[in-house]
Amino acid sequence: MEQINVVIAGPRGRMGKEAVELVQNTQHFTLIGVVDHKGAANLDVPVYKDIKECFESDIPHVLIDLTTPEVGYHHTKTALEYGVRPVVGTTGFTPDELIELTQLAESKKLGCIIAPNFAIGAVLMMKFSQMAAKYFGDIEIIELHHDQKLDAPSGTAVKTAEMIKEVREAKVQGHPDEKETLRGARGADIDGMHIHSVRLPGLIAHQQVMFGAEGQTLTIRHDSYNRASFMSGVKVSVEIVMKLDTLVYGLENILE
Ligand SMILES: NC(=O)C1=CN([C@@H]2O[C@H](COP(=O)(O)OP(=O)(O)OC[C@H]3O[C@@H](n4cnc5c(N)ncnc54)[C@H](OP(=O)(O)O)[C@@H]3O)[C@@H](O)[C@H]2O)C=CC1
Ligand SMILES: O=C(O)C1=N[C@H](C(=O)O)C[C@H](O)C1
Repeated sequence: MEQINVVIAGPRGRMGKEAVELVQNTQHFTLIGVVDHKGAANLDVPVYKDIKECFESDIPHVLIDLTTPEVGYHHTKTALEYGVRPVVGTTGFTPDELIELTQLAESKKLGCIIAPNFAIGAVLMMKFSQMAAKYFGDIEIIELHHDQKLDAPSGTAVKTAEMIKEVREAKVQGHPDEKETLRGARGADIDGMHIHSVRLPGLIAHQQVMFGAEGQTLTIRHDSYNRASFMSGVKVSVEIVMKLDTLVYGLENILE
């Protein structure tokens, strides 16, 4: 199996720590450095404070980014400019940023994977929700996360709504005269679907998609109870990104 050299951005974070462990424990992956803006990572590899400083010194095959929305976008763009394939778990990119990165990957003929959720169960939850949406047009997405999460709604919730939008006829849900007497009571709105974000200590990452029709409801739910649940998706993404020459947004597009 080919050896894949990896740099991880955000190695002290909740996800970054798991990713460091994954890369260090995978025989055909080699961790050649980390990007930590505070230079505080305590690891046996070079610690770079800046992504360009890293790429000027050593060019990995793959950058794994698990940082924050603005930083993740900057890192992904810089990686592509340096000929490095990004595997991005960071959520909160804008639609314009995704379009720009897609075009950049295309022009550089480089693989790039941006996955709002690396957990296989979450990918299935999104796919099953897309299937159900053909039959149930009234949908509420409830995502529940730990209270340190920066972006709301979650990347998974946005992706779920986008996948549902591909198959569901646009419709405004609820009563046509419905009014919020308290702002935000009905959550965010994507194409008439509502998204509700719950943040509580004790939670990790959870989502339920509720469908309603005359006399019945259907609920599809996924729960991540730890961050190891995301790592098999990170591993397969690092392997697959080496074979791609375009940007793929969402693991459902590469899993068979
Ligand atoms: N795709 C998926 O399956 C999953 C995606 N996520 C996403 O991954 C991202 C990270 O989540 P999580 O690990 O929980 O968050 P954390 O806050 O625990 O980790 C983010 C890390 O990035 C670091 N960081 C910030 N700026 C920089 C920078 N310029 N260079 C290098 N490192 C930087 C932070 O350091 P400091 O705090 O010192 O500033 C922190 O250690 C989020 O966007 C989250 O939504 C999370 C789980 C699963
Ligand atoms: O911040 C998190 O924790 C998570 N973020 C991702 C998202 O925004 O969907 C994936 C997962 O839900 C955990």
